[in-house]
Amino acid sequence: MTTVLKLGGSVVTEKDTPETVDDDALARAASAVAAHEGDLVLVHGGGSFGHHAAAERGVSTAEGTRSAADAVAIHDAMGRLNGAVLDALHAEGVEALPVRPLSVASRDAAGALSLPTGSVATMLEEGFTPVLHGDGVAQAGSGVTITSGDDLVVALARELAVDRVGLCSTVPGVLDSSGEVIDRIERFSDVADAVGDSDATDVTGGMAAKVEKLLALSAPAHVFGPDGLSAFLAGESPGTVVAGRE
Ligand SMILES: Nc1ncnc2c1ncn2[C@@H]1O[C@H](COP(=O)(O)OP(=O)(O)OP(=O)(O)O)[C@@H](O)[C@H]1O
Ligand SMILES: C=C(C)CCOP(=O)(O)O
Repeated sequence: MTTVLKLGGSVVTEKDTPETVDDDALARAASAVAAHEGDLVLVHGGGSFGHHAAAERGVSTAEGTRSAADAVAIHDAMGRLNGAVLDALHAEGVEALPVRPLSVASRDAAGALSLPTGSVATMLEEGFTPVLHGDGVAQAGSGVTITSGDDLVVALARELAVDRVGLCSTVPGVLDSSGEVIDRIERFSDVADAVGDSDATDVTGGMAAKVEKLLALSAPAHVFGPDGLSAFLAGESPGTVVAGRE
């Protein structure tokens, strides 16, 4: 049983204060991950590390940079957060290893992501927990643009034999226009009026972009908050199920 789990940057950082880890939230998430049995691929988002670094330099999913210094600055900010995530996982006894997209992933001119997954698959076979993160990635015709952790989740779910997909964000699920958690989403048009961008600095699009990407997956995906993380890892369905295409 292989699970792909994204820990939202909004969960593991203080998203409004540049380069600030939410140590307590990260430690709780690491402890929930440590209790999981089965193969797990982790992805984390940018939170107050990647999004601030990218926004300061005018780089987003649509606007690239041709400055190596800018791309490396964004990548380094994500490296600092990745280091904090790995430290928290190691403290809980999780044998976590970094997999850093800038060096291996690419996008074509239309934005389609290629992510070689040989290292991830072999790490899993050898008993490690790979930890990827949203990053700057070279894109044909645009220099380096931002690839969200959400896109990495989708690529991993397509390339590996993944049974479960989870996105842990700060919200308890996808909320309807009255603020209630929606149980199940089958079509984007069902929620188009309710979902929007992130409240915080975010160059990759918030909840609307997440729902659109997850609907394209063949497997169902779960969107939940930190209180739902242990339940998700135990095989339950907290928050919102975004139905796959089958
Ligand atoms: N209908 C909705 N339901 C839930 N959240 C919504 C909705 N519309 C907009 N949002 C926003 O989307 C945010 C979640 O997206 P965001 O990209 O910030 O999360 P994340 O993946 O946890 O963080 P990061 O992008 O840093 O990894 C919520 O915090 C909220 O501000
Ligand atoms: C901003 C950067 C570098 C990564 C964004 O990843 P996300 O938070 O998963 O959307």
